[in-house]
Amino acid sequence: MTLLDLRGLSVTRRNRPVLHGIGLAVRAGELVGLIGPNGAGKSSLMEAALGLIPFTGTSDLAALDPGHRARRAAYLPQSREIAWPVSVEDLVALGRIPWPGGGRSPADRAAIDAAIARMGLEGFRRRTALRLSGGEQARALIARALAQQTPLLIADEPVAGLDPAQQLACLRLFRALADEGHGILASIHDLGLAARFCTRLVLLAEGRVLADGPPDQVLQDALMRRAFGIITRRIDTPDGPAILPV
Ligand SMILES: Nc1ncnc2c1ncn2[C@@H]1O[C@H](COP(=O)(O)OP(=O)(O)OP(=O)(O)O)[C@@H](O)[C@H]1O
Repeated sequence: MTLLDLRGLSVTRRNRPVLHGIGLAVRAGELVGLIGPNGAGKSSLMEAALGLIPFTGTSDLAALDPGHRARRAAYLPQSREIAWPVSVEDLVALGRIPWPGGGRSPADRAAIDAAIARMGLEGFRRRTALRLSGGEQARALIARALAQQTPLLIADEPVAGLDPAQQLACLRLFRALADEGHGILASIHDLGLAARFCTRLVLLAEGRVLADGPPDQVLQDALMRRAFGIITRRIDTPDGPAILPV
């Protein structure tokens, strides 16, 4: 089942074209890693797909009315802003706004508890979210997105600011969600983590899709040189490949 379908999607920001005719689909069961250099247009692509910024072309998600959209896709923005001094539990409960129940129905409680447990935040639930460390706040915001219980998750650099163990835990969780039938589009700068956990990679450079396919196919030397201007070394380990920029 296709959960996101972008066709000919173009974005102009401050009179400068930043995305050029992007075609991209995310299906149930896929963890799609969006990789590419700084400024390639990854965040713009996600924002346009969600209908948060103007674009030309089509996004089936952006075409939905806001209620349907919020029940189709949860979004973890790159900026980890928490506006009010709410508890972690109340922050996570905000993910239930699109659903009937107002955050207080048994289904809401179950979704909130499950999201808190999946992000290992049980010990933080009564803490004020603004007074957590940056990485703990990031995990609380991921939990908010999980509580939304949408088929699609769009996550902009979800592992930024997380320690190595939490990065692994987060991507393991995302892969488990994909294996359970969710579709996930996540931008990610760590090519090794992208190679290990993603079912598919989309390489974006200068606002265009340079490659879209299985990680091995996308992480080729020539494409890495072209997109990032780097040479990479691949080390195969029993836990999957490690990709080192050298
Ligand atoms: N609010 C904005 N107004 C004007 N231009 C913007 C805005 N946000 C981003 N841009 C420009 O759009 C281009 C794409 O930026 P975008 O944030 O989508 O890239 P990115 O691939 O997500 O980068 P990064 O890896 O650094 O997060 C960049 O040239 C950037 O300067």
